[in-house]
Amino acid sequence: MGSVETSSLMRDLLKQAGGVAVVDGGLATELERHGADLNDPLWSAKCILTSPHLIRTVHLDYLEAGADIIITASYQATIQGFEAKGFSTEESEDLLRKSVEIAREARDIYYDRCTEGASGDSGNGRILKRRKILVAASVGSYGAYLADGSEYSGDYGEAMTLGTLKDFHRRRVRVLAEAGPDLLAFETVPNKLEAQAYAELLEEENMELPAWFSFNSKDGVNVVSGDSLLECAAIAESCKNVVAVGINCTPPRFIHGLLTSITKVATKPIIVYPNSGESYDADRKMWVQNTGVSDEDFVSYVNKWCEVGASLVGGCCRTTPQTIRAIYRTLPNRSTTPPEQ
Ligand code: MET
Ligand SMILES: [Zn+2]
Repeated sequence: MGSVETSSLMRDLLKQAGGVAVVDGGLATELERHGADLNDPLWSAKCILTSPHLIRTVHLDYLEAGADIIITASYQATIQGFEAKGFSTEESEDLLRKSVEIAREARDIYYDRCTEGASGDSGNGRILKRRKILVAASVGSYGAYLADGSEYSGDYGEAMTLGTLKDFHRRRVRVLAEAGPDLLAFETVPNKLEAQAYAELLEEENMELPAWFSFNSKDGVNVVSGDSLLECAAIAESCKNVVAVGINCTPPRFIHGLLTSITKVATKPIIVYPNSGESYDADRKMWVQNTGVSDEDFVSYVNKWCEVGASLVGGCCRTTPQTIRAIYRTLPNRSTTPPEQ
């Protein structure tokens, strides 16, 4: 697949969606809401081992809420993390592949449901519209693997190098890519060094799979490490694999300003999937309830984000299928777009 085909993946998706495609919502926090205990260094990756059926259910819930893209449970799944739990390299790689398989299975089941059921918006609010659905293989940052909250500080210490980060991600990215996703989602990228590492890795490995780079911010100006968002977005913009660049896991109130700034350097489609705005207590490893915005408030921002250039919109931590359904419904073109056969 060359770069022409790479960009047509996104172009076709956006065209089908009537201009704005819907990304799914929080996966890990939704697994928790269903009772999964993620208090483990593997976090949501633990469910690949213990409850694949639950991951599949959550993917399906998001598809039925209108998501055009589902993101795999591999955010915190790394070969190093699984090995630390006693798995062999081969077993660890199988677990990575499994995250992609689960999402692909969910998509197949969804397509079956579209064929069996009435198409369109069935009475109970389930959206059963046959449409092109993409599986994005999540690649969480090195900080996410550390599971010490450093994906929200972006501080990997002075000793961290580009080479170390590339080596950390190299085999993982290759295994995920070969498991058959439609694209790679480099999510919650906390600093410039890691963005650079991903871009160089994709280039060095001659990877042909499309990817998106999505950064997070806690001040509404820079990425969480304090690095310039413009410099980070420029790295994404110049990487040939990258088909979308944007922001995730960031409070909704910061998004408008961040998007405006990304448009200064990005010509590629812009993706945004904020968290619920609740604050995270890193010491207690818990989200502080009711500190965020309601689904109604979240959704009231969506069309404004699109006006400033977002063309892929979804949710991150603590958003739910309900948030995604509300996003789908608020997009002017969705209810009228004929389903693609
Ligand atoms: C900390 S951001 C987590 C992103 C990941 N895709 C999830 O929803 O679980
Ligand atoms: Zn998140």
